[in-house]
Amino acid sequence: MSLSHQEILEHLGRVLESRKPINGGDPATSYVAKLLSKAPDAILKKVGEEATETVMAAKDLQAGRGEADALVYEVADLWFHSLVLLAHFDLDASAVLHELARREGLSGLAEKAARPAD
Ligand SMILES: N=c1c2ncn([C@@H]3O[C@H](COP(=O)(O)OP(=O)(O)OP(=O)(O)O)[C@@H](O)[C@H]3O)c2ncn1[C@@H]1O[C@H](COP(=O)(O)O)[C@@H](O)[C@H]1O
Repeated sequence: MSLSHQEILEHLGRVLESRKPINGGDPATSYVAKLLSKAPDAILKKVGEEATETVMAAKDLQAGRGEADALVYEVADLWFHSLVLLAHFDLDASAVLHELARREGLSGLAEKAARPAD
């Protein structure tokens, strides 16, 4: 049985929660627990690295040197580490999905034009 996209995010969110030091996550056996034990700096470093690797994969694809799969792989790494960051701050994917839903139909150009002047 395959999981829906929402179920995948919810399941991963529960796993990330279980890896927190307060919930007994063990850095010796869990990559996520290791990151969370050194949060937020270790997580921020990974988010930065994965963002850079995403840019490089996209540029490779644009230049005809890379595969679409490589870009998907890097974006998955970026999303994953962003979810670990959210978990550290007691947030999860649903908060981001709510924000995207709030923006639904609101043009980025219109939103920017409506911002108060500096
Ligand atoms: N989705 C992921 C996931 N995506 C990427 N990664 C890890 O993120 C790391 C990415 O690092 P890089 O690609 O930069 O590789 P690296 O240079 O070897 O990494 P570093 O040594 O620099 O940290 C790798 O260790 C990947 O295995 C993930 N690790 C875990 N998950 C999920 O989190 C769950 C819990 O994981 P554990 O806490 O390890 O049990 C797993 O069951 C998965 O569902």
